[in-house]
Amino acid sequence: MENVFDYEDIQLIPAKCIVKSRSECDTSVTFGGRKFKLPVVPANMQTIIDEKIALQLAEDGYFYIMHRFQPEKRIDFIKDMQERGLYASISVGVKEEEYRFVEELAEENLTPEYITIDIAHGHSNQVIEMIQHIKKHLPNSFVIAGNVGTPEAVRELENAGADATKVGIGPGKVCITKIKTGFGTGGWQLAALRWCAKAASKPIIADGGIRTHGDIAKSVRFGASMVMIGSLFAGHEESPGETVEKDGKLFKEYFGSASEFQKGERKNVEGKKMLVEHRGALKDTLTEMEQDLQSSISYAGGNKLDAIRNVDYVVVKNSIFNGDKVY
Ligand SMILES: NC(=O)C1=CN([C@@H]2O[C@H](COP(=O)(O)OP(=O)(O)OC[C@H]3O[C@@H](n4cnc5c(N)ncnc54)[C@H](OP(=O)(O)O)[C@@H]3O)[C@@H](O)[C@H]2O)C=CC1
Ligand SMILES: Nc1nc2c(ncn2[C@@H]2O[C@H](COP(=O)(O)O)[C@@H](O)[C@H]2O)c(=O)[nH]1
Repeated sequence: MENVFDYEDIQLIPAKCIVKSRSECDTSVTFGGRKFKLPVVPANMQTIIDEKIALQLAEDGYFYIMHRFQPEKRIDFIKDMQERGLYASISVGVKEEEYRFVEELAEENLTPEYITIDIAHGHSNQVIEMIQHIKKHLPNSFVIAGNVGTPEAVRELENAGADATKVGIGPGKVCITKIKTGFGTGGWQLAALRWCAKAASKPIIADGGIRTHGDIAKSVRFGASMVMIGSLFAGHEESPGETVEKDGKLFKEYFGSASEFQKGERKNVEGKKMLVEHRGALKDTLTEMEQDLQSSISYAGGNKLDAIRNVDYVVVKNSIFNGDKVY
């Protein structure tokens, strides 16, 4: 690896503006054959998304990925979304029962439009076998596989049949993988994204470490087709996390999918719980993200998202923790 940097170390360099108003800039992206308003997807975590938010996002033209932590609800969820004429986008793991679940979907003639294999260490035979199993039984589902942090992993999962890969091991706000194991892309997620994107022949989702709306544009610049975000989506009225009042201020709970709170036991814990400030309605954040990204596109000197992919940049400094604390 030559240059190592993270989001906070990069500034994109403006190019001559070609629009009269930022409202002329189009932030939409095509992913898995569908067009979405933003290259952004809320993280498939239990304190970030539930059935109600998934429905709202799909109806309003955004991409979503439902989490996999209430497995018994998935079949009804797929049916409900598809009966409403919407796409179904679910997550699976790699344990034995998940193989049976995929077969059950095929037997019931239920094809989710998107299936995400959601595993901490996605560069593994377990994930490769699950990709192949899904492709065998549900060949028309768009398969997103992850998470990974190297070009070798991206190529191997693509060769196994993945339609997109998800990049990010340990950069998340509630992640402690980088500290507990010493491994991951924490502190250099943006450089890892660039490294992986150069090897990829299919779309990449940048996952974790987004702290500001400008980080979305930086992810697109360094090769992401989609950007998965947890913490920035955790504090909304609709967010499934518990609302907590402290010193007269409202907060929302946000916990890691590998935290003790999610797992119900203290075993292989690689996530923590935190409180994030309450920040109003989800639709307002999505609107602000869209406006900020429209502005990014105008600074890139274009009127479409692709304009950002070619801009110049400078590295301004380096910091391994990306503003995070352990507890
Ligand atoms: N993006 C990230 O940086 C990270 C994300 N997470 C999130 O936490 C959730 C739980 O993830 P995960 O523990 O993978 O899911 P599971 O608990 O479903 O584990 C999946 C399987 O992979 C095995 N496994 C897990 N980690 C490793 C590893 N490092 N090496 C070898 N085998 C492993 C597990 O066995 P066993 O448990 O017995 O080892 C199990 O058989 C997911 O939602 C994931 O996205 C977790 C950590 C990092
Ligand atoms: N290492 C861990 N990573 C986790 C855990 N739960 C979720 N995640 C990852 O974080 C991102 C969200 O990151 P954010 O910076 O936007 O908040 C999420 O999509 C997962 O990939 C966990 O317990 N441990």
